[in-house]
Amino acid sequence: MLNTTSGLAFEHERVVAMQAVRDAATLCRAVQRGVNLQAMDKKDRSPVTVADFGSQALVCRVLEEAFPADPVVAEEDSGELRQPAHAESLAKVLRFVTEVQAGVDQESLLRWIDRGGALGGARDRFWTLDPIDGTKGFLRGEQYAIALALIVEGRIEVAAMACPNLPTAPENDGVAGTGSLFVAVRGQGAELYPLDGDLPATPVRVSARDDWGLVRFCESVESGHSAHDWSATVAHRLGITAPPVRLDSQAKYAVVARGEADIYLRLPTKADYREKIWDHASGALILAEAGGVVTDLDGRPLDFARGRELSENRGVVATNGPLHDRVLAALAETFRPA
Ligand SMILES: Nc1ncnc2c1ncn2[C@@H]1O[C@H](COP(=O)(O)OS(=O)(=O)O)[C@@H](OP(=O)(O)O)[C@H]1O
Ligand SMILES: [Mg+2]
Ligand SMILES: [Mg+2]
Ligand SMILES: [Mg+2]
Repeated sequence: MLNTTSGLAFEHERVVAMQAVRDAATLCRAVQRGVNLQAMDKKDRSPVTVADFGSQALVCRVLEEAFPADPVVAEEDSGELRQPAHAESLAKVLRFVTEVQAGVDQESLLRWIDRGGALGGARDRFWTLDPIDGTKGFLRGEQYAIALALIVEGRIEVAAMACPNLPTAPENDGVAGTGSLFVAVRGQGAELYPLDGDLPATPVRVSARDDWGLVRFCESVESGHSAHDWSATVAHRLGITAPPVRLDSQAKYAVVARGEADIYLRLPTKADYREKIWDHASGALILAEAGGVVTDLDGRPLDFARGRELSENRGVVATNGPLHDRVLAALAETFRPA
């Protein structure tokens, strides 16, 4: 996988992944600006929008062109969009995709979306994609991410994550066009590019914070995705006094990776819920390459070789590193899941 020009492993994959999530971010922003946002409900009653479908189509298109043999494990499929009742939504997806990629026809669009139906597992190599992670955040106009990762024999090797509403620096908060693009390759560190323009990257590094009175932790906005009452109990036990920072999507991994927060807790609200690989792969490599540590609640590494879900793990604990073992110990002492 060595690139003969730069000598860096997975260089072509890194560049392609960045282009793919940038295209998708362009579409997501256009949807957010251009339409009265409405969600469709999926079979599990979770929301999906024209931007989720359009983003998945564009990323799968770029991957198909660059790596036609690589399977993709992605969140969405075209089933609902093909229903006559959703013809209007399909037309909208096609319109937004065409704004980024001219000359697309409906059949290609649906085929690209369905390239995401691979099963994953321990096989050689595949990509995993969340076309919009934090759809509820996207609908609220808050944080969301386009999260893409390459997994080879169960190991995450490359990650690219666009966070269109996350400023590259806190002083840009609320300023339009200041989104972030996080990129990591295993063994090469994590970097942050401005999502817009072609400015150079800056290195991403976790905090060294280990004073519990100063520690900040983050968690989901949605209490159905992570148990807020339990995280408050654990935080209290650890001596954390700052209230939790609640933000949507894998942007949580990114804010820990760049030292803005020190802990990300995801505590199961249902005993039988299994995390999806696309909700974690990209963020987990970015944090690990920034010097952080990611495990499940029991201290086990996340196992990305089990298929579409992290079937051998429960919950997620992600930290800057120095805090990790104490957080796991506090969870072991207090957390009694539903
Ligand atoms: N019960 C339950 N437990 C844990 N996680 C769940 C659950 N249900 C859904 N999901 C997944 O949560 C993803 C959204 O991530 P976050 O919770 O971090 O963001 S948010 O606060 O909900 O916006 C969300 O990803 P997207 O669908 O891509 O938005 C879901 O895959
Ligand atoms: Mg979803
Ligand atoms: Mg998701
Ligand atoms: Mg999603």
